[in-house]
Amino acid sequence: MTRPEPLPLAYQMRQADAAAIAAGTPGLTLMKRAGHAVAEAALRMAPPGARVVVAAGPGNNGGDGFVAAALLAGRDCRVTLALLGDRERLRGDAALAAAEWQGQAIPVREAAFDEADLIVDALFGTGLQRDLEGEARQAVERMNASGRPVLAVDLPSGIDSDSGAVRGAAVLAQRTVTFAARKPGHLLLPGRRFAGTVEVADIGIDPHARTSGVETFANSPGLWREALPRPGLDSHKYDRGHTLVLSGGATRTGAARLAARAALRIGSGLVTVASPPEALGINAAQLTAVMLRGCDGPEGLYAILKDERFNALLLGPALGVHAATRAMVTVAIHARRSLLLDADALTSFEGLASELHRVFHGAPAVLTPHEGEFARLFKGHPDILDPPSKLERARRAAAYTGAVVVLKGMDTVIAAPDGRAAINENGTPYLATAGSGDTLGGIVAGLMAQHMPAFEAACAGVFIHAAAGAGFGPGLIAEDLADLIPGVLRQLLS
Ligand SMILES: Nc1ncnc2c1ncn2[C@@H]1O[C@H](COP(=O)(O)OP(=O)(O)O)[C@@H](O)[C@H]1O
Ligand SMILES: [K+]
Repeated sequence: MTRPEPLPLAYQMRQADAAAIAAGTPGLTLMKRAGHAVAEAALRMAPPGARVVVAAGPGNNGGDGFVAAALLAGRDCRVTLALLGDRERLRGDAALAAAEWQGQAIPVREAAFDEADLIVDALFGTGLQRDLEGEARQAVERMNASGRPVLAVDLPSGIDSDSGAVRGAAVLAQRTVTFAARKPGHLLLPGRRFAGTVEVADIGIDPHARTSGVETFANSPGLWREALPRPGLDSHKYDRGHTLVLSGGATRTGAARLAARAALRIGSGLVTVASPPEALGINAAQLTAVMLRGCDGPEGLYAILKDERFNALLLGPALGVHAATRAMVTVAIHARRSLLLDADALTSFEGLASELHRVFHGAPAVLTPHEGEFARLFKGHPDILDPPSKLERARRAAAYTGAVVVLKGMDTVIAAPDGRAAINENGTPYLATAGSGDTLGGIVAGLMAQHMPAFEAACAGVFIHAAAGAGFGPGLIAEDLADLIPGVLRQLLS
């Protein structure tokens, strides 16, 4: 069984590093292992004899660079060590590593990056503190302008380890060798794009060995596979849940049907579309296994929910942005069922997020905004909207509302109110197509109907949706997605 993959924040990485040192491995030993992994990766990119320029910074990232430079020189590479800052000012393990480099260290501004077969970027790693400027920034810009292949040490210099943000400028690398574990900045945009292919080297640090802080994970099946619903031999369809999807008016019914079909495909035992009276005809003409009920506004929804068997609700796609949608959301919240709010259900609360403050605590709820919906919903809440990290924004929104927040995009972040968060990475730009989000909502609601906990359902739903889209590729339309679910499920459940 694959285990969840933790993505430590920079301060957690320092804790894990300190724990390894306290347990008896000297810091210099960790640095030598790191430099060794870098040298091995460099030799796979540029064979012995190659001209390698190692750009080393003033901290331990630079220390890794010195170790790699010495090893590469010993493997017949023609190595130039280009240092940012003064050699005499290196401290601690970095100073010890530099002492083992016999050659000279030229100032980084004199490095001939254009003439390198390979550039090793060891300027900054997890210790980056502020935007790059001056000589550091010029070095990064010259590396990028050279067009030569770059191997980044730990992180592309200029990428923030926790957020993936570019701090002023960042190195565009082909490959990155990181240590002990990937970091959020390797998965979040734009960091993911700058890092290229990421390789994790085990240097004897246990990424779990840390003492505090919330957990961040890569959204891989190890995180939720055990919680995926599997029907038992004697399962009744009602054991597998009954999902209710609210439909929009006569000209806005497709979104609900897309979601409903996805809920059925993911295994919800029954799925019903609740339709305004004027849209019953058009919905009836296009539904078969999915059932249909008339539902006239908030009162209609209240009446339907007297039937306790509807255990998961999906509100939002094409419902319309108005007070009636808000009223339906309120009815749904009070009904205490598993609840998924998307699209118009979120936009109807534009600037009114305070009405959703902590309302979901204690009941499973998932909000699935894209960035635009997120900005509208939390208008007037700079504490939630302003952090540059998508991870942090999703976390704060989840803590504020008490719901699991799925902040969508290429690097979808799923955050739970208790602080757990996952970053998705198996998507495809072909998912950026009308109705794709409606399908995602149906998948997650359908998983919750089958009693999967909200955070796991959201993580699994995002992964399955992305795998379905990525498996299809060019030409994907939202109508395809639901029917691609069984293939993905088959693999996950085998
Ligand atoms: N470039 C991309 N790469 C991967 N996934 C993407 C990309 N753009 C959008 N998606 C995914 O496609 C879905 C689109 O949802 P949404 O924006 O709500 O669209 P719609 O409202 O048309 O259904 C989301 O799951 C989102 O994460
Ligand atoms: K680096």
